[in-house]
Amino acid sequence: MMAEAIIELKSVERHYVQGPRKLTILNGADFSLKRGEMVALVAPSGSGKSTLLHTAGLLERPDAGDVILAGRACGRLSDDERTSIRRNDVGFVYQFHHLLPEFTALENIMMPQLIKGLPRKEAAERAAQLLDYMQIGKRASHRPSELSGGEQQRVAIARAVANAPLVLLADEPTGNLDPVTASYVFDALGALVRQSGLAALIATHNHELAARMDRRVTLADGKVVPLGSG
Ligand SMILES: Nc1ncnc2c1ncn2[C@@H]1O[C@H](COP(=O)(O)OP(=O)(O)OP(=O)(O)O)[C@@H](O)[C@H]1O
Repeated sequence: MMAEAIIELKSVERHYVQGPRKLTILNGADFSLKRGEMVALVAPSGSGKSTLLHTAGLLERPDAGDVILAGRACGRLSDDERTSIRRNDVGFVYQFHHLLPEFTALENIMMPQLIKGLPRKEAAERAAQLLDYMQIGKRASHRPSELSGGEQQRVAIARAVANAPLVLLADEPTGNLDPVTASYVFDALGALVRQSGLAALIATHNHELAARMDRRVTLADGKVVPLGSG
């Protein structure tokens, strides 16, 4: 049985206008992710990875085509509607953690839930659970500056999934870590994706990590195409 796509990009176009020039970054990009699927996006710098992730995550609007999230066409929704869908259904992880420095690990993970309006107690319980799941339960009361790079990224990942999104989009989530730490953080991320039935698109330059995902894609002439096989 074919699993249903959680997110679909259909003939997506993205252009930037720079003075007299029009740069075409995505040019009829088609792509979809199923529940529980982890896909690596491996493409050279400047090829449009961030543009693809931001468009898929409803941070940027496609100039043509559409982004379908859980069956809902989102490309032409208002900014407010897209913000609301993004808050509930999309999690982002970046190369640098962007954790709030004055808050503890636990509080950082609680934040998106509090913004969504969940009661403090519930948010704290979920945050503690996620910290345990990421195997850093003992670091709950540490501030970001009191955590290692790998621990900071684990907190950032936990924060990204705190509101149980449908899709996780990650831009070089282990790019700032040494290879051994990167591998451990990736293991934790993978376990979380499989356990929660999320769908994840992970941009990475790390071929070893890419090889451990379900599929690998790249960008060529503004389209998403499979990268090798196996
Ligand atoms: N707001 C913008 N205005 C004009 N050009 C832009 C804008 N944003 C991105 N670009 C250009 O679009 C191209 C793709 O950018 P993007 O950030 O998506 O690439 P990337 O593959 O993520 O690169 P990297 O791996 O270096 O982050 C680049 O050539 C970039 O210069």
